[in-house]
Amino acid sequence: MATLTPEQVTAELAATEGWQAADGELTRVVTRENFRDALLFVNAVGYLAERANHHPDISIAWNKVTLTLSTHSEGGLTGKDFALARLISDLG
Ligand SMILES: C[C@H](O)[C@H](O)[C@H]1CNC2=NC(N)=NC(=O)C2=N1
Repeated sequence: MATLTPEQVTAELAATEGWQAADGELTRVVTRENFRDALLFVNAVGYLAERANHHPDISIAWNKVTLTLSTHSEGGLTGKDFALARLISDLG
């Protein structure tokens, strides 16, 4: 899957709530009540990632989860990143 053009990235972003694009990556920071809820959220993300065979970089800082999506094999953003981002956004 080829990387998206800047115009395609802009169009996809408009349909992908809560994510920011920069330097070939999509990023979203999610804040939960506490570490436990952050961990439960990350497990749901992990399920979606495994199902899609596409995996975000994930960091947890107590109740703050930072997700970064990029298609490593292509060296940038593809439709796979936006598709997974939207599934993650649907988790709420
Ligand atoms: C073999 C396997 O399909 C690949 O390694 C997948 C797995 N998950 C992946 N995740 C992401 N974000 N980028 C990839 O290029 C990628 N490649």
